[in-house]
Amino acid sequence: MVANIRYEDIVKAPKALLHDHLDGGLRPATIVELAAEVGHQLPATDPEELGRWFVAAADSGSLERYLETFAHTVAVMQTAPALRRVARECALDLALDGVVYAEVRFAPEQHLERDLTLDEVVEAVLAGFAEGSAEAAAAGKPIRVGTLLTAMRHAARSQEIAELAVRHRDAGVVGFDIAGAEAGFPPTRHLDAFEYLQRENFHFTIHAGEAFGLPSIWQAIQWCGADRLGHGVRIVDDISTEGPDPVLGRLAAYVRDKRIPLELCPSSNVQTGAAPSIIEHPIGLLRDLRFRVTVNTDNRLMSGTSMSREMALLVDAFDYGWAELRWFTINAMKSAFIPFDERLKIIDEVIKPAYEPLLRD
Ligand SMILES: O=c1[nH]cnc2c1ncn2[C@H]1C[C@H](O)[C@@H](CO)O1
Ligand SMILES: [Zn+2]
Repeated sequence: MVANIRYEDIVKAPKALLHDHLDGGLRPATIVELAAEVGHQLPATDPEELGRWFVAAADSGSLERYLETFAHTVAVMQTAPALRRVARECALDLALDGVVYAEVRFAPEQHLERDLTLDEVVEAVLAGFAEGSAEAAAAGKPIRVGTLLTAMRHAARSQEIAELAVRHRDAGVVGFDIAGAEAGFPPTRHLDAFEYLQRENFHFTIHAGEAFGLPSIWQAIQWCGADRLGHGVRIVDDISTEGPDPVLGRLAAYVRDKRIPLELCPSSNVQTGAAPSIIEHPIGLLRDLRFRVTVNTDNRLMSGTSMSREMALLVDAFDYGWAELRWFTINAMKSAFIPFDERLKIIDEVIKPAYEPLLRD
């Protein structure tokens, strides 16, 4: 699969992940078990077949249809034990893939179909991440997992979710996000929540510039004050490549000048139609222009992917080597929502020492 780098070495190398959805990363076998417990009807009950179903169903070229597949994961995440289980497995799966730092997001408002309160939902997930991280560390694969709470952009609970995030900030919630269908639901609908978070000195990212273009990115940054862009891939619409050198428009220049991190998710973008293929993905141009590019999984289940696989796809498509993989990893770590000294410690004590021998080879 990979020309100049072995896949198992990518798995071993430390990686940092900023954009991964908890409800987009369940193990198919877990979905089958949990669905049987609650009587939820699945499109397939054989785990392998179910895994293939998710990838195929999400492969539609439309974000709206991609999002429909989440009905089957959200349906089995409605009790504290189920939430705890999927969070534990998420931490373990990421750690086994060599991810040393991850920010995992989910929307608490989607897990209230039974009798849980918003706070109970968050507590169950945090307990699962703590459990999975402890097990991973014991197995020699330490990982730090930070939680982001997402509000759904078509709904009207963002202020409540923002307050929920701040309430749990000292227990592992490190940021806030909005997600869901982008077209027709601009981020400015949630301005109150973003202004509240700013007054609380809290961090947030916004899904913007995925299914909808520059106006969404502009609002996310200049109206809402987003620290990072979830995807943000459409920023290329503000870069002209017609002449001998690329020319940046004012918004693209602002994003680059301010070092605003782009949480790029290559496979997910191909599935939703935001990019035509991996090889044509704007990540190549954005990296060449030295935007603050990070590589992410988005939804491991729907894309049949992992952090190592996303890196390997880029190695293949763009002929990247360890220097680029290290750059993506350090970019992500610099852009994390945990405190500066903790970010630096992971860069200096985990990432740099591990990449040093790889760069020498
Ligand atoms: O790539 C995405 N764009 C917009 N919304 C998304 C994406 N991936 C997942 N979501 C939605 C579906 C999930 O149920 C929700 C919370 O994780 O976030
Ligand atoms: Zn996403």
